[in-house]
Amino acid sequence: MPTVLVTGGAGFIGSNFVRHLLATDPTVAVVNFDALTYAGNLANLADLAGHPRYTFIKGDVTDRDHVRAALQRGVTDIIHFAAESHVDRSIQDSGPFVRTNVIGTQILLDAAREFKVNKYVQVSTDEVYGSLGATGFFTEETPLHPNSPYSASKAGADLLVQAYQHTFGLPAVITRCSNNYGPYQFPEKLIPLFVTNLLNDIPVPVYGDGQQVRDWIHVLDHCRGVEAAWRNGRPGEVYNFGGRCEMPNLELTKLLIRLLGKPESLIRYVEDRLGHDRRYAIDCAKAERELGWAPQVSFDAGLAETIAWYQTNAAWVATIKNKDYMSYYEKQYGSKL
Ligand SMILES: Cc1cn([C@H]2C[C@H](O)[C@@H](COP(=O)(O)OP(=O)(O)O[C@H]3O[C@H](C)C(=O)[C@H](O)[C@H]3O)O2)c(=O)[nH]c1=O
Repeated sequence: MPTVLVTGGAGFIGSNFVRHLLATDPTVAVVNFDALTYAGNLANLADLAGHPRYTFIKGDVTDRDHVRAALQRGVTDIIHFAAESHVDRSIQDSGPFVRTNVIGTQILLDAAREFKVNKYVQVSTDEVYGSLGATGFFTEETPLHPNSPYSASKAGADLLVQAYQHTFGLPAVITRCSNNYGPYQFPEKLIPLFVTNLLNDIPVPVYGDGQQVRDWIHVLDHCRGVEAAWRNGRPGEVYNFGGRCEMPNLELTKLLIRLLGKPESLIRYVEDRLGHDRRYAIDCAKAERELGWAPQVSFDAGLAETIAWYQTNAAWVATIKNKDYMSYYEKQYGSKL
């Protein structure tokens, strides 16, 4: 039985991936290795408690001995989601990003070599390519030009993966995806933050002029892409994934306000993010051609379902938007809201 070590499986994308894989493939076992940092949450996988093919280990990818012990459980493959992921936090303090994203990846790569895994998948981001002007798309050939401490740490990790593949023949692939949305996303990211604020008539902070463009993809389309890259991706290759749904932040904000029946007076224009990337847009032709992958969830349907999920799961939100969270939030936005 393939036994996949999924790192970061208690986070947003990781937990959606674990659930997806176990539900769609009865021949696979999952070992979820997650440090349960502020963004990791076992409640995201409460429905898997007692699942016969699922094991959880609380562990940090920067802990070499613990990683090695986890691999000794018959792990055949590694899919590496665990990362510090929030750009604003990386601007406040880049240390955890370098530790987890760069050093954690190096430790995992060493373990992948030692235990001779069949496939290693590095889950990365389109932010490693930097920022686009009004036209053009990132392809897998676009040179890396990370602009934030977060994206620099992810680019560093990607380069290590490529070096291990080239030097040691590690069977590794890299996936790079655009902005995800969907259930279980930590409410510091734009969509869950704005939805959960608006539901409670709390203002929403739009950075700068709000004309920055992001390409939105439903998390399950991303999960299907990572799975396809794991099964059929060629070692040494990079695969881009995106939702073919570019939208300026302000337009998205107004759409959320409309869908929730709230007034636009809840918009607050706040100071721009330092070094804010203007536009991400991603070309996924290679994944479509080589992996037979294509996004399946329309933005309209995905967003409606996502909003409904946050409405239904108010208790999940309330345990996160607690005192600790609010002190981060106030530090971030101060009296601007
Ligand atoms: C939280 C927040 C964000 N924004 C703006 C900043 C961005 O232009 C856009 C989305 O921001 P968010 O922080 O949700 O996501 P990105 O900075 O684009 O990065 C995200 O998508 C990539 C692919 C990853 O790899 C990151 O891990 C992931 O966090 O909305 C605001 O205007 N106000 C806010 O309060």
